[in-house]
Amino acid sequence: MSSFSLHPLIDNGLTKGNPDFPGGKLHCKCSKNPVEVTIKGNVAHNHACGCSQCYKPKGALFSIVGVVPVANQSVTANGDKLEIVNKDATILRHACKECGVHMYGRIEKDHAFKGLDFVHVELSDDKGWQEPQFAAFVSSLIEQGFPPSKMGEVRDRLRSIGLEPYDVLSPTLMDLIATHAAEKAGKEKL
Ligand SMILES: N[C@@H](CCC(=O)N[C@@H](CSCO)C(=O)NCC(=O)O)C(=O)O
Ligand SMILES: [Zn+2]
Ligand SMILES: [Zn+2]
Repeated sequence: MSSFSLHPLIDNGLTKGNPDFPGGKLHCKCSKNPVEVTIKGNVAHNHACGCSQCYKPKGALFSIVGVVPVANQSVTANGDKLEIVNKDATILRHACKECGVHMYGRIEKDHAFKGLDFVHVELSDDKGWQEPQFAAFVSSLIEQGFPPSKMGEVRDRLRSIGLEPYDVLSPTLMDLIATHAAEKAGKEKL
């Protein structure tokens, strides 16, 4: 038995998603008037994120966060309870003022991921969401007070459930960010 929880969705291994999943609803944790977000289709690039800014359930080391096209996401109930957590962040995380859960994160500035919203599928009772594909920002746990001496155990556990640990994003996503930077700088393709 490990002394830490990665995240309740993955502590007992990954549950494979359904490639034909039509979408579903997310709810915040308020028992009265919960915020509801409706998502068309599945999430993509779903991952465990160890960074300090993504929403993590109490006691979990990681967030589970994936992206959907902005056009596929809509707030369908109690949107008046949402507020932006940090207006200076790249990802503007819209959280419920009452329970603190992050319902979606949006990028408004010029960025490789502009046009995508960041969402947490654990907030849904629907089954079939894409399973996490990798673990990102793993070393960021240390910035939040996690002992460096236990990082080997964290990375071993991630690998044992099939999540490759990275200290930034996965190579695919880092390549997208770099491609965007190259285009902005007007670089010719080699
Ligand atoms: N060490 C920092 C890293 C934070 C960070 O850069 N997080 C990424 C990933 S979030 C989802 O994968 C990011 O893109 N952040 C932009 C933002 O959060 O607005 C830390 O731990 O805070
Ligand atoms: Zn709430
Ligand atoms: Zn994050």
